[in-house]
Amino acid sequence: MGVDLRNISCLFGRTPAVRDISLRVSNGEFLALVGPSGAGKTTLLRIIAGLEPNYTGQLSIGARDVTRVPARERNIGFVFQNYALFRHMTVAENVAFGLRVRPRKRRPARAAIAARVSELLELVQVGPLAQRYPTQLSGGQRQRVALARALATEPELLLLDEPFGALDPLVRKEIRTWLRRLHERLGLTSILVTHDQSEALEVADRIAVLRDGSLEQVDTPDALEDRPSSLFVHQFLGETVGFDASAGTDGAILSLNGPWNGTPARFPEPATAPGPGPGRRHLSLRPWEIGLEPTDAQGAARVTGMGRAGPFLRYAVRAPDGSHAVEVLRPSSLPPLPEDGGCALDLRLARVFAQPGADDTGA
Ligand SMILES: Nc1ncnc2c1ncn2[C@@H]1O[C@H](COP(=O)(O)OP(=O)(O)OP(=O)(O)O)[C@@H](O)[C@H]1O
Repeated sequence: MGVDLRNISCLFGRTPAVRDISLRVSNGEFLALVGPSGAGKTTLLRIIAGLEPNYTGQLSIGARDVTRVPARERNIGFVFQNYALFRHMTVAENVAFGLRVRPRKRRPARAAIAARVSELLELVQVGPLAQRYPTQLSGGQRQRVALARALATEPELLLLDEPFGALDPLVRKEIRTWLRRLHERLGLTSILVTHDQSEALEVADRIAVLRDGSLEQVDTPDALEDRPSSLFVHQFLGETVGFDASAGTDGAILSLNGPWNGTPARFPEPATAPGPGPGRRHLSLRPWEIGLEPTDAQGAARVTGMGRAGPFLRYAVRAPDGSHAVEVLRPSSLPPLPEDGGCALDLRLARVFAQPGADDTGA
């Protein structure tokens, strides 16, 4: 089922936790909600779940307006990081719980519940563990059981709040790939809150970036990477290297400013600049997007250190006046640059932003 949020706001006392968010999640879509701590991700998820009554705006799930519909009537499955399983119940009893507590009229027969439970346990690959208690499971197994429990009532929408936060990185990577496949197989609509940008980029169809309760940008992972709407989004989604620069009247970048002033460099085409006209700009790149070209030119940057970083060589590159250095990753298949040699910067892949103000310096 799709979800339609219209002008959703939520105040805690005088503090706005969510500010006027409008967003459509399509049927079958996997959306990730990301943003710094306190950005409003959990509050927004709780609003959709019906666990946060104190909000304004309109919320529909499928064709139904659920703005004032209580949580238990929204037919949503939740998995939270700390949504512990019932310790005194076996795995099978935990998964059956949501069906057993239904009013008699809507409760399936005992045999039907048992069949559904074993089907779900197979689905999440913990079939042989049905008679164990939660304390006898690993963290990854517990989260799979939590997911089976959330799916037992055949929800139209699956909400996940940091479901893998407590798992170690390897298990986490495996379980998220598995979750994505499950999402597709069951034709679910899923919304995932995560602190882990790489998790969001890997599993989600689209990512909504929240900042101070507002929606900063919502887009596909590729579009967010290629065309971030702000420096904040670019910095939030990965490591960046930044340079201040000046643009001429046609918007073309003319030179670097500050300690890098005078460094020979190549710049992006004016088309990528934010609007025509002269002014101060900020160029932002991933460390592996910066090209380094050896040069004897006056005022060039200098390579001052080198080390291995996986398939890359990591170079420390110092500004001509020696006051600033940046780290650049270069494929180790390219000929190595001489230490203490001069180099020109190829910055053609930079995203170009208006110079950040005091409140826009990023993640
Ligand atoms: N019950 C509450 N009472 C008062 N303030 C709250 C309450 N719940 C959340 N807040 C505040 O609302 C804002 C958003 O919180 P929320 O938990 O939604 O952020 P988040 O993006 O999920 O953060 P995190 O990544 O740290 O979990 C924060 O400033 C938080 O302190």
